[in-house]
Amino acid sequence: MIIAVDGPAASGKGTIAKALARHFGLPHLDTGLLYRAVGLGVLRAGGDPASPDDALAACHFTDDMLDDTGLKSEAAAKAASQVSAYPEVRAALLQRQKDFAGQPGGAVLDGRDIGTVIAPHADAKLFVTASAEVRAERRHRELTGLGLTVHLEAVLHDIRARDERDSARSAAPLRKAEDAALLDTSDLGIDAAVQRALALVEARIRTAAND
Ligand SMILES: Nc1ncnc2c1ncn2[C@@H]1O[C@H](COP(=O)(O)OP(=O)(O)OP(=O)(O)O)[C@@H](O)[C@H]1O
Ligand SMILES: Nc1ccn([C@@H]2O[C@H](COP(=O)(O)O)[C@@H](O)[C@H]2O)c(=O)n1
Repeated sequence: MIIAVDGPAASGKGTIAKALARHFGLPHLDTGLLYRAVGLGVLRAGGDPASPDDALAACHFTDDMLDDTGLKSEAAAKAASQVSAYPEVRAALLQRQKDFAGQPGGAVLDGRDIGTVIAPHADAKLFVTASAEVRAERRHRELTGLGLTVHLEAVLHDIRARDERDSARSAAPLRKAEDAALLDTSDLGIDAAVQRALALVEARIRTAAND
């Protein structure tokens, strides 16, 4: 079974994807980490995320890069959203994601284009969202909890800028797949959001079984 979970920054899609993976005993891939690894790689090499050549050169990273704590930073997030607009970067990361989705038994993937590009035939698709203000508060709490000094207004500004860049780009923009179930978590705590996601996935699977 393949489950696709998409949505904007800090909407809670990763939390939900992990919980679904645990529930169904499936492997999980946070595809945002791949783009963050490219963005951070560019910054660390002294390159410019606005340069497609610098971005492409950073696409060949090893798996240990995905555990780098620097990936959590807002600098990595911003660079990720810049490099992810280049079709050549998306092409370089495509097969790795498709292979993960296609492994025997299936998988849960979260990102921006899982339901539209990476796994258009996924068994269940969710589009997880929340208001920008709620998402900024959650991300701010997360980053301060990690010991980072960040201002709520700056986090909200970055989230809005990222939403705009991710939605406006021509290569695999952030959008809800037509057959995805919408889940707005603005007024839901983590447990309630996960229960709702589980109910939506189970309903989708039941419907497919009866078709
Ligand atoms: N429903 C919720 N209520 C309150 N906090 C939440 C909820 N869902 C997630 N969180 C918290 O919000 C933060 C962001 O959640 P998460 O990492 O799952 O979002 P994301 O959409 O995967 O983010 P990213 O865009 O970085 O991939 C985390 O600290 C998480 O614990
Ligand atoms: N499938 C994806 C996943 C991510 N991106 C880009 O990476 C940025 C960081 O992603 P997070 O999920 O960690 O927030 C994001 O803003 C996107 O620009 C993507 O393009 N496709």
